Amino acid sequence: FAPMTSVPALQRIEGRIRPFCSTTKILNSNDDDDDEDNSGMFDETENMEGNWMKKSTSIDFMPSEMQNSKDDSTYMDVGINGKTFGIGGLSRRMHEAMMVVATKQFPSGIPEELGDVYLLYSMDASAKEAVKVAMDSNGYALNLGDDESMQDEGAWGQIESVSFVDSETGDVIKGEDGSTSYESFTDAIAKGGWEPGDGFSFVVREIPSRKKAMDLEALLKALDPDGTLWDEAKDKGMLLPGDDIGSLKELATDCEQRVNSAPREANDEFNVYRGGTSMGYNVIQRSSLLKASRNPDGSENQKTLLHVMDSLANHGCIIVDLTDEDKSPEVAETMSGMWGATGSFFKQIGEGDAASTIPAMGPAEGVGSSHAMVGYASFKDGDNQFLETRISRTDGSLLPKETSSVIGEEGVKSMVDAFNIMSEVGKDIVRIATAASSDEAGAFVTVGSVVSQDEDSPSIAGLSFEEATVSGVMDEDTQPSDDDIARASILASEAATLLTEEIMDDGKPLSESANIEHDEGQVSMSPHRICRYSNEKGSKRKAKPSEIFGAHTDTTFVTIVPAAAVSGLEVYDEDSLQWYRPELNARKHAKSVDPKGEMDAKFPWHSRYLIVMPGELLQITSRNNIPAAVHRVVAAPETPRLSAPVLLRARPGTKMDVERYMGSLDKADSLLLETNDMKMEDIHSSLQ
Ligand SMILES: O=C(O)CCC(=O)C(=O)O
Ligand SMILES: [Fe+2]
Repeated sequence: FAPMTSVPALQRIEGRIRPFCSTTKILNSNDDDDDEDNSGMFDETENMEGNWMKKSTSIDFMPSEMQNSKDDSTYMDVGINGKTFGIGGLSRRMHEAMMVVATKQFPSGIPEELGDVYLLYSMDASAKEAVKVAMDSNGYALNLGDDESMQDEGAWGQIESVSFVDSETGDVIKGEDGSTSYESFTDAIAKGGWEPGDGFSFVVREIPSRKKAMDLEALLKALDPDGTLWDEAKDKGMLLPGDDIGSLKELATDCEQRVNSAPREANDEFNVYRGGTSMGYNVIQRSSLLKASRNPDGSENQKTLLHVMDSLANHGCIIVDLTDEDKSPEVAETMSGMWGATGSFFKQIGEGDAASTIPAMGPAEGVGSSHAMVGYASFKDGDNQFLETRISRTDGSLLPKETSSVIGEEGVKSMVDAFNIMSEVGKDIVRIATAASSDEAGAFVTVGSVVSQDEDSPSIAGLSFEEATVSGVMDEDTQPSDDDIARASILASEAATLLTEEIMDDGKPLSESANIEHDEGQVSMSPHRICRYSNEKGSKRKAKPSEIFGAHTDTTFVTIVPAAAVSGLEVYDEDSLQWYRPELNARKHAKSVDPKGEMDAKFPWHSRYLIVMPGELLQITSRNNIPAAVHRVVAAPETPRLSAPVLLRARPGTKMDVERYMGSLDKADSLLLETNDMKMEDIHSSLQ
């Protein structure tokens, strides 16, 4: 997936630029309306004082090979002010250079009739240079193609409105014939008496142009030529384009910057971004995430891997259909039971019966860690209500134990079952994403790892790998074979599986067979949180949807949010740089698979879907391929939303062991190296 991973990196860099230079439209040139996108440092209106640039309106000579082109070719009109561009000085230097060459060519004197031609060349060439610079700083380039004649003077655009200016003041000066404006460079020379060194302004139309691939560093340089903004940003400890996220501290900064640069305003569900057409916005089937769906050799399935990576790296989440398009509805029935329990809980809270039964949010009994909280809490005058639950590792029961007196034993069972369903999905996704990233980094590649058993093998037949190395048949520089690479993919998946089993906390005791240090305590670090979000208090907010749980990233491997009946979870789409509501895509998918709502009798449509968002720990194990999702909850007045996220965190007392879970230290980035051998709870704490 190499091309894909370079995209989010670029997008994320753009996100990081925003906080300190948000004034220019040019940085938003990802906006879909391309026609509007020719502004930037230049004005769009034509006048002779400023510089301007816009798309040409009347093109009737477009070469046929360009007419159907799907690239970014276009035609531009540009106005250049001779004062800002120092055109006078440039034309003098150009003329002098031409004279040096001409003198060599005509030792006995330059023919008189060529004099004006050299003048025209130097005027035209300096104008062309100025236009190149102007276009370049607006993200465009001259598009003269391979046709040499297009390079000729006068052929790269239609010159008009040439006037002489004082290079110091920019004031228009009359030519020798008293005119203030000429139709062409030829006229300016012949009638106006232009000479090299004289400043001039001009308009040139219909310049063949093409949009350059965005080079953010070049843009930044254009916007911040002396580097003041850059230095200021550095002083503030900001991450800048080109900076690696090389430490836990920088990871925290990266997340904070991305959180801060996402807009605070909210749209209703009709106006919010609906996602694009790329694979990563599609719902994935539960079964394709299972280890059983890997390739026969045990490497990850390429199609699943691309889907997972596109979703997580570029769009902030992946939407999972638990039923495989209704082929296995039982799981959705369990989820439906959990939704029933959640509804029942908040109904009783609302009626005032339950609040006194359930302990207030506090550290779970018998656990030292202040991270392991359980209990009920209410914020914002009750607009935000939470019950934090956790699984007891000793007996698999749900904490706080008083929950059963509100939702009953059945209700509790459905919550525990739902937790298990969700955490298994979360583990599969972490396996795939981590394996894909290790594999891409080549972290398990060992040259010569697979020695052919084939008697006929010509190169190293009869030698073991060690013998081959010792005898110099192979050396370090040898390229890995296809077999070496295939083996690495299998190992990457195996190691990532181990990671999900050992250092992710699924609420169960660590397997006996895991031969690692651990001190996991009696309570799961991964909470199952049931929530009610409303927008009823605070009369000012009433008119429209607004943030009720502000933008943040989670210190988790993944956060799993079961799609709710009422939409409201928003993830910040790193690709389009807009808020995006995955619950709407889940709803659309449900409509397409079950248009008549025939399954509704068994379970509500939304209990089929999970939304899985990457957290900060996955950003680490994916080697920064996957940024932790910036997300928030938006609530509309009068439509409370119930929610039941699971936050999958790390098992206490276990250690990050890069070689065990992610392969060679030689291939590890500096963030991975920093975390290597750290206790998972220390990594967690340092990200708070
Ligand atoms: O409830 C939700 O939809 C999301 C909650 C969330 O982001 C969190 O609890 O960290
Ligand atoms: Fe969250």
